[in-house]
Amino acid sequence: MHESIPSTLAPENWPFSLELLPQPAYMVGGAVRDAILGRTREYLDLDFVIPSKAVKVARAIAHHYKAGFVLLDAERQIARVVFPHATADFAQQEGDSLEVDLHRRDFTVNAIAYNPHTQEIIDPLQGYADLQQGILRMVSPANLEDDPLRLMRGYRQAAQLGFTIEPATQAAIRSLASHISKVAAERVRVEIGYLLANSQGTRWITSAWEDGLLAPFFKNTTRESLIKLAAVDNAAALLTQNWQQLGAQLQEYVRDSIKTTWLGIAKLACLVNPDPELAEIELHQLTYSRAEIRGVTTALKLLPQLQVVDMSLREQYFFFHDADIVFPATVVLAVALDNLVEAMSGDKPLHTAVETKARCCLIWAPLINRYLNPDDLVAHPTPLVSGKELIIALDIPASPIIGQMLTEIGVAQAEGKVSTPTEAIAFARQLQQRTAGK
Ligand SMILES: Nc1ccn([C@@H]2O[C@H](COP(=O)(O)OP(=O)(O)OP(=O)(O)O)[C@@H](O)[C@H]2O)c(=O)n1
Repeated sequence: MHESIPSTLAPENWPFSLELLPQPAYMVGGAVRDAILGRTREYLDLDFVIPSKAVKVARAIAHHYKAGFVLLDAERQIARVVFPHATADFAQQEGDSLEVDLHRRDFTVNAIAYNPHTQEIIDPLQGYADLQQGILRMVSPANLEDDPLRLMRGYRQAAQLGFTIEPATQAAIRSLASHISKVAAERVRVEIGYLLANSQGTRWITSAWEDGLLAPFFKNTTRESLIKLAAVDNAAALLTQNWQQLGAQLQEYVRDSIKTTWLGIAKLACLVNPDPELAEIELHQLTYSRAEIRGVTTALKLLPQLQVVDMSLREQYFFFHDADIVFPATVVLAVALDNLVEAMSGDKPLHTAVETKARCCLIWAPLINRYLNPDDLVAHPTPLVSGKELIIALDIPASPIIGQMLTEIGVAQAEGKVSTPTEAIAFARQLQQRTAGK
């Protein structure tokens, strides 16, 4: 018996009217699971199972609300209706009954149905009891094998729900691990993305690697990569404690359309080949976007520069120019790896939190403070003159030399040698004379 039906399942909270759903129709999947858990979903995505004509129902609802309609799978009769702030998927029931359909799903907690017409919970696999205990239990090993992405979904959902994986389920996952290589890289990447974004993700990525799920995709991930991953989590916490704004930037998405945060980029950099060129090939094969690949490779390329204690202003100027928006990811990686390199290079223990904090202040604080100060001319130079102005003032033709002069003016400005447009032009003139004299 289930104590009460959570109000979040109520049709009043749906983006469409219950009257448009035929009888019977069932709500299933993550929305039911999360409602029972009292877990709020960032984005409302509802899944319905309908015994027949699921696509027709979806089309009618989309038409009624002038919402978007996407036919996801014509053969299996699955369609999506896209509302401004929610989506609803309608799928034809698999098999002869709802019970058969539920028995074909991945985990018991995802195999609970809710009949909105009768307000009844249908739970043939005792998913409700597993939800109460925080356990992810497979429906069957055969179901995991049917769609091997489910192997990875287990770790991702355990992280997101704060659950444990029931031992027999984990053993089955381990023995079926080789099947993961049949899954399209893109689907695996999405699951890894959720794990990298989750505060419990590192623990579960580690389990997934130990259980053989990562190797076919992340060929360069080793035990050391996972230690680095944990170090990045710690470094992010330390940096956030001292520079809230930097912490907030680490949580920002690389782009609005790409749901990977800068912290995720730093973590991804731990899992791939540390050579930026090889990492690029690897990430490309894993179907990462250009922005994500650029983030990871930039961080890896610039990392050695952040390990130098005394960077000249000139070096800092070029560093900030190259790092640009990848600075937060690069610095969190540098803090994390510095801690590890020291630890791995001798019998020294890991730095204590206090020592790391002290090193942070010495090596990176000046750079972080510059980066966070929008008026800092080293990190955020504001051009004193444009290329066009130089061409006119020096009476020279457009050529790559103009770009070089602008860069040198920027460096001179960072070093405090020039601070007005007139001084900048005079400085450029000197450069011109020096070059002509050679
Ligand atoms: N590979 C998959 C994907 C999905 N499902 C089933 O389809 C439901 C809906 O899938 P999806 O929307 O992808 O995931 P959710 O479980 O809803 O969870 P989340 O929103 O957290 O991804 C799942 O609950 C599960 O019952 C499955 O059995 N196997």
